[in-house]
Amino acid sequence: MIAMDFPGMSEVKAFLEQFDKAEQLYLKVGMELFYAAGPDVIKYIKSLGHDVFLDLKLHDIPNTVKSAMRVIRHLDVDLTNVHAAGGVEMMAEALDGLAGTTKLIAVTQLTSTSEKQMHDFQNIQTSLTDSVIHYAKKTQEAGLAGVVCSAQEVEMIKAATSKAFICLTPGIRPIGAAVGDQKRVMTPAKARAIGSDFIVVGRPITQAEKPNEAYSLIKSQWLS
Ligand SMILES: O=c1ccn([C@@H]2O[C@H](COP(=O)(O)O)[C@@H](O)[C@H]2O)c(=O)[nH]1
Repeated sequence: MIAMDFPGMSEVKAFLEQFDKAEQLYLKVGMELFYAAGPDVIKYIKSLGHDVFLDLKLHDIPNTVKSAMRVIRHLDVDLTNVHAAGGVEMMAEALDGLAGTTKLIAVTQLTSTSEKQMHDFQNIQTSLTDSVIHYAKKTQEAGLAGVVCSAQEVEMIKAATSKAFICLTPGIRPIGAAVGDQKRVMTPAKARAIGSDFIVVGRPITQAEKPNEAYSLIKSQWLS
């Protein structure tokens, strides 16, 4: 998946024009783009035949999240998410709001979080891996299809849940790429070998001189 972290529709159009029209993409629309361009950007991307992961990471009281999901279910997205930290009731209500129209997954610990940050800021005094596995099990209990996690945790999550439980992994960096704010990273090839179901790549593609070439290279590393 390509993280479409752009400020508006015109940047999306300019970016997608660089790709072969026949290439079907899986595009992640996050907060920046959705707050700027709204449902129109989803309609546009879907009109080109691409798949959409709407990455809004909802986290609120169960009733509010359910109501938001009732709106999202009409957007024709293929996948969306909440924060597992919102709780099992919130996740179950989110699922209910989607009424089976869209796959739902939950964020465990953001890939920009280190174990030290988790200890100091969230005051969770387990290992980061234990925290991620805890959230993954709670997500499964709530009936969701999988989690957002680092590729570093995929094997342990699948062992604790099931092989079919989706592990979608941002924090992917080809060898030599700038890590930026990501803390728990992995290369595309290693993420595939370890069992990630989807990798999400943003800046290494969107900020590349030739994004379509960067995408093709990462895709070939993922498929190798
Ligand atoms: O734990 C998470 C959850 C979501 N993301 C999102 O993925 C992309 C990653 O972009 P890069 O430029 O490849 O770092 C971005 O949209 C995040 O919001 C994440 O990184 N980690």
